[in-house]
Amino acid sequence: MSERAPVVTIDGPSGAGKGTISQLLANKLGWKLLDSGAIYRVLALAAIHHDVELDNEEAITLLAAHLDVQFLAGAGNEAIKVVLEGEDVSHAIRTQECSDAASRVAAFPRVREALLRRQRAFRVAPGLIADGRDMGTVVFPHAPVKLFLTASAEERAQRRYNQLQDKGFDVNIERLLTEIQERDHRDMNRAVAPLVPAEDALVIDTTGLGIDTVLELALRHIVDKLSDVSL
Ligand SMILES: Nc1ncnc2c1ncn2[C@@H]1O[C@H](COP(=O)(O)OP(=O)(O)O)[C@@H](O)[C@H]1O
Ligand SMILES: Nc1ccn([C@@H]2O[C@H](COP(=O)(O)OP(=O)(O)O)[C@@H](O)[C@H]2O)c(=O)n1
Repeated sequence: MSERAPVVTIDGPSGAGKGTISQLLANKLGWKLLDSGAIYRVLALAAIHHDVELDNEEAITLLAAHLDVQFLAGAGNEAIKVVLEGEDVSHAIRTQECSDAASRVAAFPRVREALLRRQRAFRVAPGLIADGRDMGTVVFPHAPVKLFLTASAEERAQRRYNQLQDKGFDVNIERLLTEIQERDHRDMNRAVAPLVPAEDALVIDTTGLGIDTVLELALRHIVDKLSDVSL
């Protein structure tokens, strides 16, 4: 049953709007949500907490295999709570340090392999919205609907700046832009599961598009592809 649950994959670079659109789609369709980036972020945080060197692939892979993380659904539209070893780390995983560390540990092939099953287990009826970098290419290559969101690096940095400021983080726009560009470069050029649109993905450049417009385009594509989804 769960093997047949439909998956909509949403990949793309940082700040493209994946998380926002994924959450809205999951709410609208009543489907489960996988924030795969949060798994890499939690892994990076666990490494920092346990003093594991971020360049030690073997130790990070071991940590990945035993990662004690829970994603607790909030009530109604409340955000999902991320719990690492019993501690609520929803806020802590969003720092710039953690974003950078996440993309470093995510470059290790064995780490990615160790996290595959955990991600695929999110596929349950009535359906899954999977947000990440390799959802449509590696984790769910047979997903019936694939989207790839992107936007100019400048616009993505500005969005992230506004978002982090709203959350009370002390941020610098130039540093943010540099970090986003470095992370894009690392994510796009790694040997395994690089950030690239799946061949059968609909690519949406969201530069200058509002969230409502992107949501509308995404929904239209889903309805076109899945005959049993109507809105
Ligand atoms: N199309 C858009 N136009 C303007 N702001 C957007 C758009 N999409 C997302 N945002 C905002 O940009 C920030 C980053 O979006 P997010 O969904 O977290 O991106 P991603 O998951 O791709 O990194 C959020 O504050 C979100 O509200
Ligand atoms: N499926 C995924 C998701 C994230 N990641 C890595 O995890 C990092 C953080 O992902 P994220 O989706 O939380 O990042 P943002 O788009 O929110 O900035 C990315 O820069 C990637 O290096 C990945 O390699 N594969």
